[in-house]
Amino acid sequence: MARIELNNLAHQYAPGGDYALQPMQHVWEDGGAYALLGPSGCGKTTLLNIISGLVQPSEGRVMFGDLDVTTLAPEQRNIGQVFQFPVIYDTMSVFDNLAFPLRNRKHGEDYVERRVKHIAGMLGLEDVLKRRANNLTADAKQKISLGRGLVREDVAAVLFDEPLTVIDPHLKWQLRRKLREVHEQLNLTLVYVTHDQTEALTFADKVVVMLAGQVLQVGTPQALFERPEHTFVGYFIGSPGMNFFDCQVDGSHAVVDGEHIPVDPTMAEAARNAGGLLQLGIRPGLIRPAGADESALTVKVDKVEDLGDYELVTGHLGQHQVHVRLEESEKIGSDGLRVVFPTENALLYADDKLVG
Ligand SMILES: Nc1ncnc2c1ncn2[C@@H]1O[C@H](COP(=O)(O)OP(=O)(O)OP(=O)(O)O)[C@@H](O)[C@H]1O
Repeated sequence: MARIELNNLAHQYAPGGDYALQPMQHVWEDGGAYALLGPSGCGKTTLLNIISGLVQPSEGRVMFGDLDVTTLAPEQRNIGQVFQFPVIYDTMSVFDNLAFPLRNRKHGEDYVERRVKHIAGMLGLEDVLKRRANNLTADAKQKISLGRGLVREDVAAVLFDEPLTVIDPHLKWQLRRKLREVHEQLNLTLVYVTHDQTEALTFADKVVVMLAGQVLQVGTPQALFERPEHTFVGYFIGSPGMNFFDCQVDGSHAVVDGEHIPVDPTMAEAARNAGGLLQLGIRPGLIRPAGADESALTVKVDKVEDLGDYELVTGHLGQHQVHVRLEESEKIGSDGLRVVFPTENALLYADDKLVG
């Protein structure tokens, strides 16, 4: 295993063309479980293929520990890789498929047997080890692919490119949990590419959020939720995403459509200094109903959806659409819903970047 460092990395597929990856500096710590999350076309696969050696970056270096691997071929890099669709040998047994990467590295048969059984046990493949792979379901075949990616102990990292795409929805959840357990047991560096926030947030210790070839934020699921450093992170993570309101800042208040909303004074000062397009951001679940005697904002309610544990209110605050998560909808009065934006939950953004 190794710490993987991307030094001033950038990539253009054609010289002079658009950057598929904007210049970046990034470290994948040894033994970390990372998710690479972003919408289609943001550069996730390009970044993964640069780490594995399938693509050579047009700029910058890739370091595995102290070793510069930028120009090394994939087979010289010690990487396990699992793709969207199963990559297995149909005519071989499940055992031989799992053993293949180990026999390739000339490991003795005692070790191969022990290791294959260990991995098969973790993935629930022990009962089919003797079966030919071609007779198995798509789910089982993808489990074999996962096993082949995880079977070697000496890899620098294992890279997963949307590995659960072909998996039946009810099994997806189970396999995500399984991969987390595998990570805890094997202590490998794992990088998991997905455009699905639930997959990213349940799998990873740290999530790397990308947009248009740029890394916008690297953080724990909690940090991405509580302090999105970019409006896109706030909008992309959470269901629904964060509310954003164009605003001005007056003293220690954000002014939204003439309403004065108290914000953290240090943040207000930073926003005034930053200038540009200012926005106030707050999560739907962090807005709270106002007490009877409290000064409040009034949300005009358009729709209330019962989502089991909570109710989701969609409404308007002045010109702006707003979502509020409510425990009890009886708080909605005839004029609308009276709410407070707690100061500690109201964040300010200047030109899409968190200030302060
Ligand atoms: N071989 C290629 N040649 C030219 N451009 C490419 C090539 N592969 C990807 N691109 C472009 O690079 C950008 C990033 O693509 P990439 O596949 O890395 O994104 P992604 O986030 O993995 O998307 P998806 O989730 O759809 O797989 C896109 O604009 C894409 O069109």
